Amino acid sequence: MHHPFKVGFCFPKFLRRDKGESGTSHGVSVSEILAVRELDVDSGTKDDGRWQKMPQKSTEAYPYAFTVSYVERAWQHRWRCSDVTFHCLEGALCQQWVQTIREQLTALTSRPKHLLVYINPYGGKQQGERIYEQKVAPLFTLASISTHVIVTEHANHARDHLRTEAELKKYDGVVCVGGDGMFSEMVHGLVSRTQRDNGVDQNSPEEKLVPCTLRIGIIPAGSTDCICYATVGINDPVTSALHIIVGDAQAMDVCSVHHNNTFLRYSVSLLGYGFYGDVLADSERKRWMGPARYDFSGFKTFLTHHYYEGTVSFLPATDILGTPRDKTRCRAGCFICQHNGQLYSEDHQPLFLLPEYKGGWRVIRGKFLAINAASMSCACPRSPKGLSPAAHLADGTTDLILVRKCSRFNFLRHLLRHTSKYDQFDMTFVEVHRVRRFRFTPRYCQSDSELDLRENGKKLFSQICRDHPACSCSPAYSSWNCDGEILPHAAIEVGLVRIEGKILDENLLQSAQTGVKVHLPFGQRP
Ligand SMILES: CCCCCCCCCCCCC/C=C/[C@@H](O)[C@H](COP(=O)(O)O)NC(=O)CCCCC
Ligand SMILES: Nc1ncnc2c1ncn2[C@@H]1O[C@H](COP(=O)(O)OP(=O)(O)O)[C@@H](O)[C@H]1O
Ligand SMILES: [Ca+2]
Repeated sequence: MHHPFKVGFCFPKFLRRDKGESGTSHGVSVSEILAVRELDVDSGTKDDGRWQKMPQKSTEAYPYAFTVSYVERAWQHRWRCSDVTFHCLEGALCQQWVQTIREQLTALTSRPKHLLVYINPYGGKQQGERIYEQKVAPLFTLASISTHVIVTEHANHARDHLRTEAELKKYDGVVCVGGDGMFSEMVHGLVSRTQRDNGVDQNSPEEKLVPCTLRIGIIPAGSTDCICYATVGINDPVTSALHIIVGDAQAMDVCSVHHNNTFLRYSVSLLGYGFYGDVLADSERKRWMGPARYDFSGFKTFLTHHYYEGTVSFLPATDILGTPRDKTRCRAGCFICQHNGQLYSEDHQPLFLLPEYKGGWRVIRGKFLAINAASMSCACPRSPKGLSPAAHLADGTTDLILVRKCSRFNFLRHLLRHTSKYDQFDMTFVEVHRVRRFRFTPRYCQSDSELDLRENGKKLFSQICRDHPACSCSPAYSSWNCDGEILPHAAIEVGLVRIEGKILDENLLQSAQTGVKVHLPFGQRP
């Protein structure tokens, strides 16, 4: 269908022959054209060498032709590259069309021309290189995008290369082929580089960061692929490559995680203590199992049924549009994200400036099976609606989900609801808050020696139940699962990253997107 609001081409004077139709018109929006090339009808080849068999009669009648490759929307958010070939009588007219389309494509400034690509060969089912070579590289070539490809040799290779060596000026964007861990490496590399270049200290939780100018594209080749799935709606390498080519972009919230005023990490999807921390810690030792390690460790962790004691303090986001219990979902062109989550008064003042909206910190003590902060829905193939289905990609908040100690049966009901239409928050032992900041303090302080042991990945004997050292009840600490990376510190402070130029009031925490942009918005583009 031709979209009424988009500049597009209709080809009524041409004879379309690719599907045996004659005299039909075909509308393609310029923003969704990937490439155009002239067809050498006489020799039966296109200029990229691919064959197209033409009936003799039509080549005589219509000796000139060109082919347009464009985005075709398939099922369930999937995009495909389709070709349509147009034939006509006059060579000059044909060339005019090709030239005009090329000019229109060149004028699309949001499209990348040069990309830096990092492939994690060990992510997911270890298919990253094959996926890139077979499914993605041909599309980038078709769209005349030049690439510099680096296959990583060790963990943090991409992060360190981005932080110190990469000549970022040469590129319009960086692309990672891998899972959430690889995306996290991109974010850390780019954000750190930008702050270092601008003299900003990441260790201060209150420091305003300078936004990154480069976008990050994700080609899913990991185990959970939650960041890709939650932004695009599917974890499909071809769909992601096409979104990158057409220059789609989506801003994302980024949380910074600190411990004692020391910066630990950024998080864009899940920060999970208890269940998801324990699943990750156990699954890291079973990487050889591939993505199935999460099912194995998930089941094992469910059976152990450990709970953790501590205090959660949080600053509710009282001045925003939307709640975690909304039935609406964050999609491309989301109204809430366009306004950075901000609610305005009738005279267009941001509500958080009004006294009645100045919320205070809340404190909850207890025994928790899980403490999760979802800065986006965290939808993934295991849970298509995600940990917090109504969370927004770029509203400056994170959804804090507290699952208190309950029976195994009830916890299983809660987990299973992530995979069905039922509300996982509608349970007496679960609460969810949309927050700007939060802190967690475990009931027992972690000693430095315990932290050292955890950081070095050694098994901890001291973490077994402090009250009853001889029993097998819950350990004193879990770890944090930070976008799939383990954080050994139990006590953390988390806040939405603040971006220079987006702060509305110096004295109040008004969070904003980091300026980290991923390609690929979810659903139909506006
Ligand atoms: C008994 C039925 C249990 C069903 C539970 C379903 C709930 C699944 C929610 C999953 C949320 C995932 C949030 C994303 C986390 C990723 O960042 C992280 C790393 O991903 P990757 O780098 O691609 O490997 N993945 C995980 O922590 C896996 C969690 C799986 C839990 C079963
Ligand atoms: N060449 C490499 N060898 C080993 N580990 C790597 C390599 N490149 C990246 N990594 C690390 O692999 C981890 C998992 O990567 P990811 O792409 O998220 O896959 P998965 O989704 O399977 O966890 C990340 O922590 C990343 O830092
Ligand atoms: Ca958010």
